[in-house]
Amino acid sequence: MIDSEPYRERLHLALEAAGMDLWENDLISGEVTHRVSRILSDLGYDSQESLAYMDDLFALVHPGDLARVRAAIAEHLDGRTRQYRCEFRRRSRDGAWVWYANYGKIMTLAEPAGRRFIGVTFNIDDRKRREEEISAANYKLAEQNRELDRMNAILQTLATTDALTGLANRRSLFEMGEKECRRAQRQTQPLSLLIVDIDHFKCVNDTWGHPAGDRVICAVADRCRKRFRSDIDLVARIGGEEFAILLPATGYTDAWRLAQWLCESVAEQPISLASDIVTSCSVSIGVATLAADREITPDCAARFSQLLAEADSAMYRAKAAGRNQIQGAEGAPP
Ligand SMILES: Nc1nc2c(ncn2[C@@H]2O[C@H](COP(=O)(O)OP(=O)(O)OP(=O)(O)O)[C@@H](O)[C@H]2O)c(=O)[nH]1
Repeated sequence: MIDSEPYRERLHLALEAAGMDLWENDLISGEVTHRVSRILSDLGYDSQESLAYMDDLFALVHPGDLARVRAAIAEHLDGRTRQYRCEFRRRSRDGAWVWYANYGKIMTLAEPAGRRFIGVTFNIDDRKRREEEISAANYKLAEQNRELDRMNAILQTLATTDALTGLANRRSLFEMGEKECRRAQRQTQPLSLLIVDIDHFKCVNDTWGHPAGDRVICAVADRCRKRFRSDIDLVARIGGEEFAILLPATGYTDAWRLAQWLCESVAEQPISLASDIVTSCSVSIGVATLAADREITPDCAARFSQLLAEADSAMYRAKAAGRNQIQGAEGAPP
């Protein structure tokens, strides 16, 4: 007869060194045939505790983990997993939840399977707590990144938008202008620019006050927005009462017609400053165009600045010629 005592001793030592406890259950009768001792005492239960059935052990499992434990056993019993593995929380006598891992195997595969279900269990609470801390830290980090993205989007809007009118600002105009210049060159298309300045605007401020002046600026901004293609053209406020409208793929004659519409539309628009005060204003507009067949230049920023200067000086000619009118770098089209 073989003496099994040395083997038992070695197994006992190995399990103890690994911090593991051995268990054995009968899945058919539901009985616990070898119950864990160390872990139960770690959790504060004494050896008198009635834990004779698996259901008694399940009663100690966290309600949120129980379905997972049962499913892992069922999968192994069905032969879908080679080993039963599960991580779950057990309740200690004082009510705290402690994480454990269970590894096991059904040793009797002959029908009815599950008579001997043997495994080990060991404490993984420290690891789980660290994982929870890391996942909480990652969640916080992701949240902070989302907030950072939101703030960056706000900053980007502030950096590129005029606060009073919500139109693009001067900086956006230069960025877009250079980009559109490059694109116009690449696609051999014209690019036009209108500079729009409110006439005698100082009088509005002097007569009705600064807030009324702001209202007039906003009314002209609305007119500028109205007719222009929101996803193609760029309408910007580039000075106190000065606007620029960038018109990609638009030749000189079409740009002039749009300027004409804008000039008439602003002059016809009544602007309400108070319940009993309605006023109106006019604008002077300068038009300039980069022709589709012009000479190619690598410095698109400089080329756009030149276009802006041409449109600006045309606008000043419109002022000098009496205001409420259009002047262009190439004169009035036929
Ligand atoms: N209400 C208001 N006024 C502004 C703003 N920015 C600039 N201004 C005023 O706009 C006026 C511009 O006046 P001017 O440059 O002399 O031109 P103007 O009176 O429009 O005359 P012309 O351009 O020659 O027709 C100045 O009085 C500025 O103080 C603003 O954001 N709001």
